[in-house]
Amino acid sequence: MGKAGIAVWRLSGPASGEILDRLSGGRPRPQARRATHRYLVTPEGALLDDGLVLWFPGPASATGEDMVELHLHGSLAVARALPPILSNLGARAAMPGEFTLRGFHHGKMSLLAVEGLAALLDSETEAQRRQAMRTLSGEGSAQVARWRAHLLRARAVLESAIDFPDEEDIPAQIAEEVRPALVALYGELQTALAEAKDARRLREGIEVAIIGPPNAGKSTLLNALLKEDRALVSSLPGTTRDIVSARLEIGGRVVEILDTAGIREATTDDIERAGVERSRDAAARADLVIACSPAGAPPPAIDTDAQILAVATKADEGRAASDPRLAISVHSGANWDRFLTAFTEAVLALGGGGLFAYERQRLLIGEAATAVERILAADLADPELLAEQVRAIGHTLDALTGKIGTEDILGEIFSAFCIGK
Ligand SMILES: Nc1nc2c(ncn2[C@@H]2O[C@H](COP(=O)(O)OP(=O)(O)OP(=O)(O)O)[C@@H](O)[C@H]2O)c(=O)[nH]1
Ligand SMILES: [K+]
Ligand SMILES: [Mg+2]
Repeated sequence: MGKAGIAVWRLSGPASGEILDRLSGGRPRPQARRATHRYLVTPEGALLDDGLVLWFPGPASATGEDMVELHLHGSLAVARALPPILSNLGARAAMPGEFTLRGFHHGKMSLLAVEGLAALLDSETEAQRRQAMRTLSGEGSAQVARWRAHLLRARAVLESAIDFPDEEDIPAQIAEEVRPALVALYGELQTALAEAKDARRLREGIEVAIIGPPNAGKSTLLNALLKEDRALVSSLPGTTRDIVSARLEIGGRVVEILDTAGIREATTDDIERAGVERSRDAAARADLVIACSPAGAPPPAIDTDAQILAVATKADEGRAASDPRLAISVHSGANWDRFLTAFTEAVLALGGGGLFAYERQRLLIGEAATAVERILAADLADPELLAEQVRAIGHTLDALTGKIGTEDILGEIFSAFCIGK
C-alpha cells in the first residue's frame, strides 16, 4: 500500500457488476468500457470517494469474466476504507497473478504469452523489454503453431494409411511425406534450442567473471566498470577472497559481473585456497571471462567453455608494447574506451535473438526434439505406431503453449507475479 494520485482497483468475477452498482449508490451502471464519473458510497450510504469507474462485461475483458475498475484517489485512508467494504459485498483479495491466471483459463492468452508478461514485468533493459514483448504479443505461439503444422502434415498421411491399409505405396508415402515433415520440424526445434540459451541469458543476465592472478588489478577493473569502490583494492596479493558480484548494463544487456580471488597454486592459506576454488567455478560457469594479467606477464590459464576477452592490465607500467593483448590501464585511462567497446561487442556476441527464454520452455522443446529424433532414427514402417508417436509430440507442444498442463506448473509461474496483475 502506498500513496499515489490515483489508485486503480480491479474486480473480476460474476458479482463485479452488482458490487459496482452497490458502490454507486443506485446510480445506473455505466456503459461498457466507458470511463464514467461516480461518487462511491458505503453500504450505509456515507460518501467514500469520487472517481472514474469502468464496467467491462465478460467475455470481452482481460480475464474473460465481468470486470470493474475503480480509479479512486490514492490516499491511504481510501485504500484502508475500501477493502472491508468490498469484502462485505462478496469480494476477496486476489492472489498474485490471479487476474492473469483467470485470463489464461478463459483462453485470453497462451502460457507462452503469460511468461512473456512475467518477463516484461521483470524487464530492466530495452533488449529485455523487446524480447518479452515478442513473446507477449504471440510470436512464441505462432512459432509453435508452425511446428504443429508439420505434425499435422505427417498425421494426415499416417491416418489415411491407417484408414486405407490396402494401399501398396504406404511405405513410399511415408518416406516422401512424413519423413520430410519430421526432418523439417527437427531442424526448427534444434534452432530454437540453440537460441534458447541466448534468450535465457538475455532475460536473466549475462554472467561475466574477471579472472587472473593475484594483484592483476581485477578489483580495480570492477570498480572502474561500476564507477564506484565496490571491491577492496590493495597492493597485497590475495586481497579478494570471496566473489564480489554486481549488476551493470552493457550494450542494453543486463550483466552480472563477478570479481574473483586471484588464482595461484602456491598458497598455504586455507581461506585463500577456498577463494581460488570459487574463482575456478566462476570461470567454468560464466558466459564470458575477462582474463587478465599485468602487461608482459603470461595470460592466466583458464578452464572454461566461456568466451574469453583477453586483457593486459597496468599498461602504464611500461611493458605494454611487448604484449599482444589489449593493454589497458585503469590508473592512466589508457585504452579504456577500446576496452569498453571490446567488452560490449563480446556481450552482444552472446546473442539474445531467441524467443524461448524460460527453462520450462527449453525442456519441452528439447523433449519434442528428442522424440522426433528417435522416430527418425527408427525405420518408419508401422503407420499406427508412428501416428501414436506423432500425437505424443503434439501433446508436448501443447504443453508449451499451455493448452494442456498441470496445475503445479501454473502455480509456479503465477506465484512469481505481483498481486493485482
Ligand atoms: N600501475 C597500476 N597499478 C594498478 C592498476 N590497476 C590496479 N593497480 C594496482 O595493483 C594493485 C592490485 O590491485 P587490485 O585491484 O587489488 O588487484 P586484484 O587483481 O583484485 O588483486 P587480488 O584481489 O589480490 O587478486 C593495487 O595496488 C592497485 O592500485 C593500473 O592500471 N596501473
Ligand atoms: K590485491
Ligand atoms: Mg581483488
